[in-house]
Amino acid sequence: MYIPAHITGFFKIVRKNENLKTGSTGAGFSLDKGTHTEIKEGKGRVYFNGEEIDLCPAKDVLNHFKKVVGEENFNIDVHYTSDFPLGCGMGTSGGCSLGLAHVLNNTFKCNEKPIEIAHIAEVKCNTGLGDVVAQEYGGIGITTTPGLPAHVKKLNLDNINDYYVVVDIIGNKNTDTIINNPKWIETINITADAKLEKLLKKPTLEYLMELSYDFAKNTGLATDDIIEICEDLKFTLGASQAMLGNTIFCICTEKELDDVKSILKNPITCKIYE
Ligand SMILES: Nc1ncnc2c1ncn2[C@@H]1O[C@H](COP(=O)(O)OP(=O)(O)OP(=O)(O)O)[C@@H](O)[C@H]1O
Ligand SMILES: CC(C)(CO)[C@@H](O)C(=O)[O-]
Repeated sequence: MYIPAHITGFFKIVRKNENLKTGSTGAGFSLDKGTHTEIKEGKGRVYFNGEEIDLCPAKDVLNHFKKVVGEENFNIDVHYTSDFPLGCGMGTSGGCSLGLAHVLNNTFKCNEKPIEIAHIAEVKCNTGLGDVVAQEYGGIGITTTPGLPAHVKKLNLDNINDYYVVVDIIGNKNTDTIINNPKWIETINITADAKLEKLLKKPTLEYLMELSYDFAKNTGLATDDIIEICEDLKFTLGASQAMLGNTIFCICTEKELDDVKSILKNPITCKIYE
C-alpha cells in the first residue's frame, strides 16, 4: 500500500477533548514519493527500510486491529519502505500509520475506518496532527477544520504537471517537542488563522508558498541557513521549510530545475500527487 509523503506549508495546532477531533488546520500538498507498507507473518515487529524501529503510531494501529481481529489470529510484522526518513517534515509517520491501517483493514476484511485509526494513533503518539487527513485526500489541500470528519478544500490546477517539487532534507526535528510546547503553540497559532483566511480568498499555489515562507520565517521555525537558501531560490514559484522538519522544499518549472538542484546539496525531485 502506497501513501504519499506530505509537506505542510503552514498550520495551526488545535486540541480538543477527543483525539479524533484534535488536529491541525493549514495547507500543504502530497508527493509522488512516500511510504509503502507491507505486512508479513511475525511477532509485532516494525521495520523501516530494513531496520527494526520503535514507531509509536504503528504499534498503536497494530494494537487496535489486534483487539478487533483477536490476538490468536494476529502474528504480524510490519515492513515499511520509505523514500524519506522519519522526523524530517515529510509526513512519514503519518504515511506509516495510514498505510498500515489500510493494509490491516483490507487483509483481515474488517469494517474499520483506517483514516480515523491512523489519525488517532498520530495524535496519541504526538507524531502528527494533520498529515493523515491530508495524505488520504492527496493533491494540494487546505484543511479548514481540525481532525475528523475532515474538511479539506482541494486546489485543482490544470497545469499541476508543469511543476516539480524539489526537496532537500538537512536534518530532523521531532514533531512532539514542538506541538506540545506552549510557547511554540502560541507562536504558531497566533498567525495561522489569518494565513488560512488569506489563502481561502486567493487559493493559488504561488500564494500558498508565499504564506508558507512567511510562516516559517516569522514563527522562528526556519533556521537561518534554510532562510538563506530560500532567498537564493526566489527565482522559482517559491521555497520554504517543510513543517515540522529541517527540510527545504521548492516548487519550480522544468526550465528552473537544474538551477534549483545546483543550489541544494541533496535534491530529491518529486511531483505533486493527486
Ligand atoms: N530512526 C528514527 N528517526 C526518527 N524518528 C524515529 C526513528 N525511529 C523511530 N522514530 C520515531 O518516529 C516518529 C517520527 O515522528 P515525526 O512526526 O517527528 O516524523 P514525521 O512524521 O516523519 O515528520 P512530520 O510529522 O513532521 O511530517 C517519532 O515517534 C520517533 O520517535
Ligand atoms: C505540521 C504538522 C505537525 C501538523 O500538520 C504535520 O507535520 C503533521 O500533521 O504531522
